Amino acid sequence: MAVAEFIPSSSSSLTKKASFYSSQLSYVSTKISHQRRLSFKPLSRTSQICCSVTSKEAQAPTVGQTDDPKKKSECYGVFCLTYDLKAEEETSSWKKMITVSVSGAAGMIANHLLFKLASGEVFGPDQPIALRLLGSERSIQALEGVAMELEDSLYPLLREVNIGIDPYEVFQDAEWALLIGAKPRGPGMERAGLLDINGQIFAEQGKALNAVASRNVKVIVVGNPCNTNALICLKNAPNIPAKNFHALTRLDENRAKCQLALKAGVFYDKVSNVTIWGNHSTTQVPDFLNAKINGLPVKEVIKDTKWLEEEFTVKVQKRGGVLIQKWGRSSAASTAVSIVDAIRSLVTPTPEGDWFSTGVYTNGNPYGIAEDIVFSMPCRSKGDGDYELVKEVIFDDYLWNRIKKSEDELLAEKRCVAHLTGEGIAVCDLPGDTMLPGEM
Ligand SMILES: NC(=O)C1=CN([C@@H]2O[C@H](COP(=O)(O)OP(=O)(O)OC[C@H]3O[C@@H](n4cnc5c(N)ncnc54)[C@H](OP(=O)(O)O)[C@@H]3O)[C@@H](O)[C@H]2O)C=CC1
Ligand SMILES: O=C([O-])CC(=O)C(=O)O
Repeated sequence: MAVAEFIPSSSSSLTKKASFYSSQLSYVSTKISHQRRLSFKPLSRTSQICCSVTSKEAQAPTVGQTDDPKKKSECYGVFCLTYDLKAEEETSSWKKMITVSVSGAAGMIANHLLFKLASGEVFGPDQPIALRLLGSERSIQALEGVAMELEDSLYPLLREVNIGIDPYEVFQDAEWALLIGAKPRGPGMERAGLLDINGQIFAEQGKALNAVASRNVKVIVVGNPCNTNALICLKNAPNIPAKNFHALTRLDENRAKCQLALKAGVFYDKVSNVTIWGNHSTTQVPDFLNAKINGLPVKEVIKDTKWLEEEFTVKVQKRGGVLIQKWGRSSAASTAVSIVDAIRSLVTPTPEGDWFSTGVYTNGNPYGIAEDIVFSMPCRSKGDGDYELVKEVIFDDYLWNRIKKSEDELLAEKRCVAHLTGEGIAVCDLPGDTMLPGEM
């Protein structure tokens, strides 16, 4: 694997784009050499926000024409124009642009998510954003369609869109990497097979992030099996703090809140302190012991313990599968909403007394969960992109036994991908009764 030489991202990423995109208006890419060092001539940070070095304001983008179609990801269409943000009164107070890379960008979830990112509802109304979209040879046409829809949406905060199929290009300077693309499990495919195929994708993407992303990039892995994919990704990115990698379990938390609200007959904003423990699979543990409704322990509001232990737990674990039966495809809109929730939970302070769930690296956890896996646990954030694990949670036998079952599953998944985490020869002894939420 070729590895790019890392150039610290302290200088403005805007300045870097100047030479990077000098052959503008082409957009198709495949693998290129990652060994070249890009040199960037500093520009005034206030002078250009977009990606072309030569200003082509009046020139229509020539989509599909490129000197070298196998070259690199490029700015797309209207996003190749240059702007002077400081000259526009309404934008002069905006923050420095952030770069968000999204894989699986032509897929269903991304089709909801990208428009939320571009609208400002995720990072705020004064946060300009650059979107870098990763597709594949399979999806490059579709990705172009997505970029066209982004153009036509006229989002003021969306200042740059790039599309490409090389993660070493698309993850360049990423401050957020939302890793959605993964092969869905097909009929007759073993779970071990899925772990291997998708694991390869996340090993490659981990290496790419390690080489070219911001050193403090926050990574949210959505593609399944997301916990183990996140573990593979972080193991392949040793120069990025392991703490920065998340596996998305926020959809499960939202599903659990909805079911508790329904049973208690309250609106779902009255449900708080819900933890999903463990794997994003049918071994996940929606925690009703620590959860609250109107500030009271759930068990004081819902006295039906049999419902909580049996129906509620299974409902949340299998919600994804029931939805697939009805809708014919896996949750996409609600998953996108939960990705927004997951990001917002990291960039805004957690409400006093509450917490949120996210799958994170277990090293140093205060609960006694096995180290060196990615496990969903309760977290709080000051809103700086970082988080701390919540200490004031209680366990009973029911909760702890289920947590252990999910832990066993993740340890088995980890053994199954040892060849992708640099830990030797893979041994696959996955428990037969565990599945993704979408499997029935
Ligand atoms: N964690 C969670 O809560 C949830 C996770 N998910 C997971 O998110 C992922 C994406 O879901 P969704 O957007 O609906 O799926 P889609 O099928 O709509 O898109 C998935 C994308 O994955 C990419 N992909 C990467 N490798 C392959 C491959 N080998 N074969 C086929 N496609 C591949 C494809 O893009 P390209 O060709 O550009 O690479 C495709 O566009 C899935 O893994 C799903 O299980 C879904 C719901 C909830
Ligand atoms: O299993 C799937 O692909 C879908 C999924 O993760 C969910 O709905 O939670």
